[in-house]
Amino acid sequence: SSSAVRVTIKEDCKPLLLSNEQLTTLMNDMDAAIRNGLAKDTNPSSIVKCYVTYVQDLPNGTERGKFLALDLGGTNFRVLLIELGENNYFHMDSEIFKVPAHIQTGKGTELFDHIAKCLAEFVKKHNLDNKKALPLGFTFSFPLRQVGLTKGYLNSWTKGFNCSGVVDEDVVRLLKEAIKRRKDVEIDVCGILNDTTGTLMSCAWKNPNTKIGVIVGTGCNACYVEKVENAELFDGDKTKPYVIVNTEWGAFGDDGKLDAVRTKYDRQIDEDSLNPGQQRFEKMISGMYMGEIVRLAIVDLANQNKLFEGRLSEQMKTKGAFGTSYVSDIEGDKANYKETLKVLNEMGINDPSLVDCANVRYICECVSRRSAHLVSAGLAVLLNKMDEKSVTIGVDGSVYRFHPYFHKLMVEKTKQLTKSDIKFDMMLSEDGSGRGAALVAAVAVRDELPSMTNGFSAK
Ligand SMILES: Nc1ncnc2c1ncn2[C@@H]1O[C@H](COP(=O)(O)OP(=O)(O)O)[C@@H](O)[C@H]1O
Repeated sequence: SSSAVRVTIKEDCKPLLLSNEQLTTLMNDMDAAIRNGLAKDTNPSSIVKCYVTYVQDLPNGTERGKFLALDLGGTNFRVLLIELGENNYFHMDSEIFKVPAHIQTGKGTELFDHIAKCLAEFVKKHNLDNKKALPLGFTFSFPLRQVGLTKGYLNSWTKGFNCSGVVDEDVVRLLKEAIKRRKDVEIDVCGILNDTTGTLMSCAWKNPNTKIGVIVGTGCNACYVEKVENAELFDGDKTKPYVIVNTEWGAFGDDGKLDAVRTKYDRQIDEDSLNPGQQRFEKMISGMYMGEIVRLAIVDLANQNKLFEGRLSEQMKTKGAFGTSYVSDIEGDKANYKETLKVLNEMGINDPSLVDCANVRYICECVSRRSAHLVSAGLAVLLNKMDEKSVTIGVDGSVYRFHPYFHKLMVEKTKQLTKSDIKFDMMLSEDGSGRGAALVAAVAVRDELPSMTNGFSAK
């Protein structure tokens, strides 16, 4: 029980606890940053970019047919075939392809040739009738400046990718050209989107009330349904009332707005990262960093003789060695610290005391609770700004999915921070990046060709 946690550890962890007052201050700043991102004059200097997606129509359940999807920018590169039918019928075949390291950091044309090759292999293997062009949705989870549903310029590479000749280029054009070079498949690229939009779309297909999509996985980001009149940079169909805005809120705080709540561990994480000074909100939240924050706290406290009688292992001193899944394991312990002992043993800490276990668990709780509360603050900003009386929030990502209390923590805190007349619920969006891409393609086909809503058929 938490009574076993040493008083001094509680004292040391205090900077990790955020009061509602602190969260409210943060919300005001986030709200201002989002408004800056939306407005034409302030967008260029805004930290939160609020990219307009050009996705204006949510699925309405009448989408039918088979659609291809590409998913690049998560943990894996995947090609998918998705079939939508009557009564929420959904079927998906997918294949994971490797993107070798030399391609991840090589020439852009080689990356897109590789993607087109995987696509062609997949189409052949699945015997798809390719007499008419196959509709495809492309989930491309990197910051993208879109000027249309099928036109978007890469702002910068992230997550280990760095191919030449792609930044500031239209990614859809690069994909189409690579497909053309092969001459063996006919593909109609119907839309490009990121994983948050995919998450929103895939939830909306089941639940039309979905108006926010959020990811807590390797990174953290959110998108929401905004009024067209508020998205000043939107240059599409202004007769339609709404458009999805991809906030890219992970960059919140890069101008110093989070400095009051960042701890010494957060500063160290940032300094030691591949992108110092960037994505500071994300670095306090997502799976790529949460375990490392816990590890830094453990090392710091052990060095002060407050844990393990001051003894540390090489493993525990190794950057990145404490994965975020350990946080879930430790907090999922039912009794007797069985999982905690297992994790600590795997980390090379032998014979920790039960007080050590209680303390390590307490550190994990502080870090994961803070993460959930920061996401909640962001969601409350969006809910209050939209001011819709009832909203479903689609959530994806391994942190939300596997952490034992993340959902509960998020619901609780979001409720406290949201106007009292707004009702919301949160649901897991399974495989938003795959399904969502197909749904964007399906909706585009549905709207453009009302007489031909069937996509294409398999032999
Ligand atoms: N059981 C778990 N509990 C919490 N976080 C996890 C767990 N398993 C994996 N993660 C974290 O989730 C991140 C991967 O997120 P995921 O949603 O699977 O993929 P991506 O965001 O790349 O599409 C990694 O940073 C990993 O540390």
